[in-house]
Amino acid sequence: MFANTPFYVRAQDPKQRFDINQDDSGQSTETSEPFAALGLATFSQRYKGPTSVVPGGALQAAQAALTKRVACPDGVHTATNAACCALFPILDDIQENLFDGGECGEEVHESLRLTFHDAIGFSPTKGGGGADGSIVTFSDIETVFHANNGIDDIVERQRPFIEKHNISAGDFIQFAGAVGVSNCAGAPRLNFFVGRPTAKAPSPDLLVPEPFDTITDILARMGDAGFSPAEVVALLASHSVAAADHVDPSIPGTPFDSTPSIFDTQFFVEVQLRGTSFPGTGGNQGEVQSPLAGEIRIQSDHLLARDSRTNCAWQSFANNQAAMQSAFKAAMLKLSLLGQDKAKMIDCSEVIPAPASLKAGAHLPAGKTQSDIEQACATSPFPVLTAEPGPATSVAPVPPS
Ligand code: HEM
Ligand SMILES: [Ca+2]
Ligand SMILES: [Ca+2]
Ligand SMILES: [Mn+2]
Repeated sequence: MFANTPFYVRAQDPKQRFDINQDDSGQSTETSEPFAALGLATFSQRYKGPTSVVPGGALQAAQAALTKRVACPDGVHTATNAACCALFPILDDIQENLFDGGECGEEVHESLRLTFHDAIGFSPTKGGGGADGSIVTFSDIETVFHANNGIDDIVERQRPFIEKHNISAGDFIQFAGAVGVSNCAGAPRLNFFVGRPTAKAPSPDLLVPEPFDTITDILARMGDAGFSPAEVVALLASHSVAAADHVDPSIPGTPFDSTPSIFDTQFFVEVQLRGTSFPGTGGNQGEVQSPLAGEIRIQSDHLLARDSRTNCAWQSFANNQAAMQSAFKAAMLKLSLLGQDKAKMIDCSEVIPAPASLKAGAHLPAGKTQSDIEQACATSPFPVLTAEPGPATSVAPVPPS
């Protein structure tokens, strides 16, 4: 009905000040985002109150003045700040040529991991510039750190895009992570701020946590960078779209949960299941037994799900997609700004696409029962889940790029 006709959908409740704007290319954007800030899905899906639909032409000038939007030089997009316009061609380029046309596959997983490995190189006492792109700029130094094993692949995949577009390495890494995650159904729409200067120095070694570190060490390291134990657990929602190539090098691409291309809560469920076997050789540093054929579990995830400092936060996400989304979104924003001065940056979150949402909640993998859950949180029971029907779940590897 409204295709290719500019229009706005506006909440009638004056306290709900947001609009959906469809421009004449048929592209919809939402301005202001009280719901997105809560990690909920889009306005149109969440807002239940009355709305008015207003044709674009008449209101466009008033709307532009109200939201201070500028027209981008491409003649297609508008933005709250002209600095965001430059991101649209980068978005199109990486969706097509880095993420295989918008998949949630290997390059997205690696790009998300890279946001962490660049940003966590930050310590108030030991130095490091945080989310500054140092892992690309000083790749000869940082990619040889033990904890960065395998990160050189995505660093070199991203480098030509950074060189081609006028964007700093620090901005590109966080932008690619946020765009990449938007390809994973169930993900929150992450924020993106632009304006990270080029890194001045490499990160010191030993700031990136290892899967064989103790929980005390991991929480201390993450705490040094500014994260609470609950925020550490929230960040680990990333392992719902993840696979390991190097923990057991005989089986590259082995996922951490049964749904590595979906940003669901299965990771928090499946890590709580009793481990029964190794997917490959076993005996690898930082690996413990997993509950499913073809699935890998790292020791740090296993222990975080069971440690009294983190197990209730872990369990709280097991069947609560909205809570996981909102906590992950907030923690990722913090991660993406480590070492940076937010006041000097520009909020271009509107450029990040809205991920598809999920209908179904969490389940037990086929072949498992509630008694396979190793309940750890002392103050509340694990959510009751039903098992998928069919033969015992076996997880397929994530294909290489
Ligand atoms: C306690 C902290 C963490 C530890 C010990 C840890 C450890 C690991 C390990 C060992 C791997 C497998 C790498 C490989 O063999 O290819 C991995 C993969 C991954 N990690 Fe983490 N991680 C942590 C936190 C995070 C955080 C905070 C994020 C993002 C915000 C993240 C995102 C990822 C992703 C997306 C992958 C999958 C990469 C791929 O599939 O290629 N991790 N992590
Ligand atoms: Ca860095
Ligand atoms: Ca998943
Ligand atoms: Mn990988």
